[in-house]
Amino acid sequence: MRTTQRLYEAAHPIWEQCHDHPFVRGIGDGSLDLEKFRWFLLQDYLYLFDYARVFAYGVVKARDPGLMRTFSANVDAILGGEMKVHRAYMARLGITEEQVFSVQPALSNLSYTHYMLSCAAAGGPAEIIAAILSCSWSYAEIGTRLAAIPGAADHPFYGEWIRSYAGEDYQKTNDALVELMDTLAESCTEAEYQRLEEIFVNCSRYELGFWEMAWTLER
Ligand SMILES: Cc1ncc(CO)c(N)n1
Repeated sequence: MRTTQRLYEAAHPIWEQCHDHPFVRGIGDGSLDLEKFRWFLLQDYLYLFDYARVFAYGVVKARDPGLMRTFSANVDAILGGEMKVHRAYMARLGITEEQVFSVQPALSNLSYTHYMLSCAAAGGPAEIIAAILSCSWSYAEIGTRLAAIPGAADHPFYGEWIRSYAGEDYQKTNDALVELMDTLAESCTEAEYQRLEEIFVNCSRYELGFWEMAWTLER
């Protein structure tokens, strides 16, 4: 079985809870309270800086120049690509970048990013991709599932969010990360695999916690 298939199955029950979460459902049916989305957006913007830093660890740790370029391209894709969608929503909601930086990260957010950063600091490229993958992959799956709901991707406010994660650019970037995980784990021992699974499942738990943080407006 492919490594990523094993990882997927290990995290599957948690991912289903993410799909069923009222915040995610609310984006899908357009009923999500704007205040909750606003809080999510602020927290997620802060989150993405650290998420980019996790990839930056990969730039530092990669020994292979091709892999180094891949990590670097992902840093760029987050800072210049994914965050562009956030900045567009911030503009619609009248939020400046300065205002975001005056917001304190919720503990569920801070704990998540610091867990990823510590995995990246202690590990190598495989651990770094394991820490990144549940974020990237679960959003790719959420985007695809939400886009399949009739009318959801055309929603005047939440449609843009759905279209960006369901869109070809995001999906392709995620597919490449899934493939990279399989490549990096090709020759790992069972004990090394178990460490990757531990990271992947823990990050999935943090993902669920992030939706809950936004839903409850956790400060
Ligand atoms: C919390 C979180 N997880 C994953 C993604 C996808 O990159 C995101 N933007 N935010």
